[in-house]
Amino acid sequence: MMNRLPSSSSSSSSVDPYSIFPFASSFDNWNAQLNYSTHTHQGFDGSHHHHPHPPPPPPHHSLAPLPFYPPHLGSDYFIKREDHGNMGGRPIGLNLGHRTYFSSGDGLAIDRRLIVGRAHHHHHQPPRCQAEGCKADLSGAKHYHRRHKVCEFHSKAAVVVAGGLQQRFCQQCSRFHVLAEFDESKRSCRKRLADHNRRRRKPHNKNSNNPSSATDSSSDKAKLTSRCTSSTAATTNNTSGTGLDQVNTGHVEQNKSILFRNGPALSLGGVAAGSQQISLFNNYQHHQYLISPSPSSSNNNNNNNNSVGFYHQSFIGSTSNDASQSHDLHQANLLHLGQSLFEEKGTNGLDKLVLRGPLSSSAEIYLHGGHITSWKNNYREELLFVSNKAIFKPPKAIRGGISICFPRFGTHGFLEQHGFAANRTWSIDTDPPSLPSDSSSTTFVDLILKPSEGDLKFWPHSFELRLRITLTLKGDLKVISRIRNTNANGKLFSFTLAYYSYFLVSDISEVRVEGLETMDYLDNLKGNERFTEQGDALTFESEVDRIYLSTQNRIAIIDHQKRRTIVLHKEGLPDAVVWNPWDKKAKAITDFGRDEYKRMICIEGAAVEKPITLKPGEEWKGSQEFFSVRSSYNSGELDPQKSQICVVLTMLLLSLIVLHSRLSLPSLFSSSNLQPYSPSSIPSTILTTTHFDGLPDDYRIDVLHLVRPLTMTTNQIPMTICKIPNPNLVPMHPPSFAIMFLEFTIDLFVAATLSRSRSIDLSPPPSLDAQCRSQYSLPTHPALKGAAPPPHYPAWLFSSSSLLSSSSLRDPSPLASFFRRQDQPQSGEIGGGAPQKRPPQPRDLLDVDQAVEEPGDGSAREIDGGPRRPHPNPSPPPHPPPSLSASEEELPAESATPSARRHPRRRRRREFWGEGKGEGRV
Ligand SMILES: O=P(O)(O)OC[C@H]1O[C@@H](O)[C@H](O)[C@@H](O)[C@@H]1O
Repeated sequence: MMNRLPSSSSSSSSVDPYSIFPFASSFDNWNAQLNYSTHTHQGFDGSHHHHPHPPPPPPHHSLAPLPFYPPHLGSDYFIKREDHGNMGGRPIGLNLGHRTYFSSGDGLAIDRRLIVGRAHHHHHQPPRCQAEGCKADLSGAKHYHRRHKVCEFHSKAAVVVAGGLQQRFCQQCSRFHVLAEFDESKRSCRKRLADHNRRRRKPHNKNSNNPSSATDSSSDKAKLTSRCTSSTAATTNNTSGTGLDQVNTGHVEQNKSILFRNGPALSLGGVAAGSQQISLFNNYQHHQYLISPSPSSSNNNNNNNNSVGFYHQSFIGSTSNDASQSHDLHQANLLHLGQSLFEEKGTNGLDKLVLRGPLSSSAEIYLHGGHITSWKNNYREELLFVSNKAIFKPPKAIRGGISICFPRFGTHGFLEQHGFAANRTWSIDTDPPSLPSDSSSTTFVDLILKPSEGDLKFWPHSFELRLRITLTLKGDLKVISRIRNTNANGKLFSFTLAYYSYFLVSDISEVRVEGLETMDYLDNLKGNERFTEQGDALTFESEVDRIYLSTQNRIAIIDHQKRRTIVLHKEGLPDAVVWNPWDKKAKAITDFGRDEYKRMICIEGAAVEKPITLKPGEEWKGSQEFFSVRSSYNSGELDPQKSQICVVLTMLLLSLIVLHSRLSLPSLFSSSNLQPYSPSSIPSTILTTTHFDGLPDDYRIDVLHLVRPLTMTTNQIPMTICKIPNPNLVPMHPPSFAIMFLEFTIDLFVAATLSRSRSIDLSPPPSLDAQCRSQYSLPTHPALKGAAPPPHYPAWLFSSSSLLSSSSLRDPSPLASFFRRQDQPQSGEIGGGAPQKRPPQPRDLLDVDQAVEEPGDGSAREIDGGPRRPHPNPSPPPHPPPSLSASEEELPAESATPSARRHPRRRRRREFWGEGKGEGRV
């Protein structure tokens, strides 16, 4: 359902149906553009070949959005062979369809390389693409791709992880650069583009006698030659190495220095490319930083962060080599935008890694203990508790955050309490065994712990404990642990383990923990006696120290005061520990503040009751995912059965509302304190008209699920939208919910389609002030202009909390102002007069039944006091084909002002935010 595609006008079968623009067929022409300014070409025999100017570059396609090319891996990916492997002494050139061009670079160097390459032809592996995880065999590919070790797909991808860095293939330099070297979605690096533009600006007067111009031209040529030489030299160096690692070594060094300069910028701006989604993210992130410019997240602990530098390492990126996962890999590469990993010095100079997600999420990890001391979601809310008295001094474990209790949870023999994993210094795992790729995982780091000699004295087993810490697109935190028995003596070992996790809460007395009801537990405060949980949720009024046994996978910490729920999803960890020391125990813990027990709760996915046993060579894997859900997270939603009942009840309620009470959605909003899209306020179908400058556009919106699934935040409601071509509804007030509703949904649909993402959360955080929120807008995707989209738009709705600040939730009046009944009678005219003079029109959202029950006798009828225009034809046409973009393209001259025709979207935004009218602003 999610992947209904815009119908492409291209009939080329070679073009990916997901791509809006059929770039693939014109790839050669991209290369033509690449060499357009190169006049003199040097052959491999060292001679100079003078070519006439190549044909002019092809019509320039907009680079934004860059098409999403699914990988065509397999034997038929590159079927075009240029030389069938037989050079025959012929110089190798770049085949641009009708002619072949030769590099102006160091021909001899390349020649040498080729000779060496031929000599060792049978010993070398077939050339492969430099992109990490790309398995495309280039032996049958074009020379260009073989020479530069990049497959066609990755030569055009917006972002590629190569050498552990996010890079893009520069079509001018024919090599990868880090993203910071590109402007937005450009495919040529900034430097080369600047040169290119400067050359183009210069008047090309062949007969000019102006000596300075001749000098310029020759110096340009010299520059060009030197650039080409250095580029080729780099290629030569790279390819003469032993492997791809070496290929990128130079780049890594180069990139390090770039990142030193541009570190924060890389993280801040990311790159607007790949899909609209990406640029949306960047907008989002940018605003985030406008509000909170501090790049480093200061935790609730007393860290003294001394940033020492920023760099990307080869340990970041996907590790999967499985061809079957290549699709996800490409996807992941696309979504790697904006991610970054920084190394900093944390408290007491300890090494700390800062992981940044593509939006605003972040995590901080100390190598000491492999300890996650901070996790911020996309709203930049800190979710982990770290004690103000935490001691950052090895081997003492840090009090708070998330660490791993291994090889024992609790006390055991000579081992330290909770094992030693949190007391040791971990390393970055630069070569972790692959994990199935996860397209929603965007940023991760791999850590590893192996036992020291000293550890073996207490626990005589060799092991590898790996952690992959991931920040997903949605800002969720995922921690995957893998433990391998590496005993060389053939001995198996057993261990218990817990994800020792401290969560930040507003007030422990106000917190409920759900997901543990009816479970058996061992009560550590009562000699580990076994009990059964009786309550329908866990609440706290004294010390708690329990191990719940064989629990369900999901546990929720519901914090009413913070209006958020933290959900834990554990895999491979049957048990769950719940701990709060309360006041007395808190005083006894030296690295814990007296009152800090009020602000924390430990919920730990664990394997305690039944220790896990591993034979030598065996590996165990477990994981815990943490995500936060904002606001009105109904506790019943945790239970799928309750959730279904809730759906049924909500449907019934809505049917009653829609069919019998004749209450409109707006009046529902204005008369209650409901969130607009909370389950009980959504009708299954909404007809809505957006009306700009007298031009009504009607849409039908089908809400697919009335109760938000657990994985969705309150403001994500799946729905379909279709445009109704022949409007039968009354024109409505422009500053409407519906406008944003539609704009967001349509844009997000496009973004989601292009990126094949299933859910994107782009709702601006409530902390944004009104002005910033008004800036927060999702631009219309250019694809909408040309393409004819399908009649239905599966998408996500982002609404309620984007518009409603917490204060407006308490006071419904700002929301009600969106739907306020207008006192003035409606003119009944469509598009009459200047926009500001047009009488305000009532309401934006209607339910279906109201719409079809409008009297058809031409008389206006009032519902909730709002005047309405009569319906000539009460039933809307079932399926609406025209493009949604039509709302902008079709403005009739007589009904729109010139400025509105020029800037319809700007105008809509102004109207939506009530600028100049003093209304509609939340
Ligand atoms: O002080 P430590 O070693 O961090 O342990 C604190 C608590 O950690 C919890 O996980 C245990 O359930 C408690 O029994 C223990 O007291």
